[in-house]
Amino acid sequence: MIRAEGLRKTYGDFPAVVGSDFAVEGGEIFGIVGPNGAGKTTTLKMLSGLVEPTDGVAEVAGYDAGDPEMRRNLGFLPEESPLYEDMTPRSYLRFFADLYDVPRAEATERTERTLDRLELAHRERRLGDMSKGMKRKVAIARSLVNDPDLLIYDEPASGLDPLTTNYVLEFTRELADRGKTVVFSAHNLYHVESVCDRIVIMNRGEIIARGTVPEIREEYGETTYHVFTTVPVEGSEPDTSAGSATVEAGRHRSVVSDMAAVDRVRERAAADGGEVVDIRTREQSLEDIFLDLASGTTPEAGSERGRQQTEPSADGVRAPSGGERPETETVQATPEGSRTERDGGSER
Ligand SMILES: Nc1ncnc2c1ncn2[C@@H]1O[C@H](COP(=O)(O)OP(=O)(O)OP(=O)(O)O)[C@@H](O)[C@H]1O
Repeated sequence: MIRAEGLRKTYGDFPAVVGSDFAVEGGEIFGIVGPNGAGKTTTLKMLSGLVEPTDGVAEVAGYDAGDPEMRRNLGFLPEESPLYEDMTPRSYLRFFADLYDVPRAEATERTERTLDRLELAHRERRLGDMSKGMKRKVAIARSLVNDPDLLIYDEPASGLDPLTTNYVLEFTRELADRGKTVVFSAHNLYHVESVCDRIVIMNRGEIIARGTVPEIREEYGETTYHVFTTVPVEGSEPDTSAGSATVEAGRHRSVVSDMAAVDRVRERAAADGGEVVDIRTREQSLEDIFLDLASGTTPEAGSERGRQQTEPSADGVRAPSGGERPETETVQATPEGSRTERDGGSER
C-alpha cells in the first residue's frame, strides 16, 4: 500500500527526515514512534502529500503521495485538529462529505454509523462546547467521511484520558479489521504495542529500529535472570524486597544474563551452605528499549545493526541495577518447578 524509499526532508539546512525506507502492507496498522522532533509528523505529511519530500520516493497505492487520486482515498488526522467551533458534529461532517462529493444520503448514513461506533453523544452540540475527547472523535469521524482505504493519523490519542485513548485505539484496530490501512504516530509505546502490527522507531530524523514489537524486543531487548539465594555470592546484593509480607528476609539477589551463569550462582551458593530459592526472568519493557535506543545507549542503535549485551563479569554475574524497571513477563523457576506469569510490569 505504501512505499517509502530514501525519503528525506530538509527545512533549510535542517534535516528533519534523513532518508527513510519502509513499506506498509494493505490492512496493516503501522506505527511511527519517536520522541519530540524525531520526524514523525514530517514523515506522515510526506506520505499524505502535504509536504514535498526533498528527496526520495513516497508512493501510495501506486500513486505518488499527493496525487489527487491518492488524496481522494486518504483520511488524514493532523496532530492538532481545530474544528469549526460554531458547527455541530453533524453539520461539520456533512460539510466535509460535501467537499468530497459524497451523496447526501450516503454521507448521513456513514456519518451516523461512525458516530455511533465512536459513541459520540450530543451530536447537535456546538463543537466549541465539546470536550477534547469528543472533538478528537469528531476529527476521526471527519477522516472517514470519504470512506478512504488509507488512514494517516498523527498522534490520534494525544492528550486524551486513558478511557478515551483506549477507545480511539480499539477503534483504530477495528478500522484495520475492516480492511483499512492505518499509519499512525505515537509517543506512548504502550499504545503502539497494543495496536500496531509493525513499528519503526525514529530519532533525529532517522529510523533506528523496525519490526514487529516481539522482533524489536528480541533484537534490542535484554533478558536478565534474577537469582535469589539464601547466602550472599560474589556480585549479589541484599534483596530489597526481602522482609516484606510475602518475601523471606535475608535473601540475596544476583543478576545474570544466561542460564550457565544461573548454574554458577547455584553452585557457589551451595558451596557456602546456601541454596537458590527463586529465579525470575525479566524482559526489558518496550518503553525501556525505546528510551535506550533514543538516547543512544543501545550500541549500534543508529545503524539498526542490532544490540550488544551489557557486558557481564567473567562469570556472567552483573551487579543488579539500582532502579527496578517495569517488565512485561516474569518467569519464575523455583527449585520445586517453574511457572510463567504475565505481571503487567512489576516484580513479584
Ligand atoms: N516547517 C518547518 N520548518 C522548519 N523546521 C521544521 C518544520 N517542521 C518541522 N520542523 C523541524 O523538523 C523536526 C522534526 O519535526 P516533526 O514535527 O516531524 O517531529 P515529530 O517527531 O512529529 O515531533 P513531535 O512528536 O514533537 O510532534 C523538528 O526539529 C522540527 O522543529
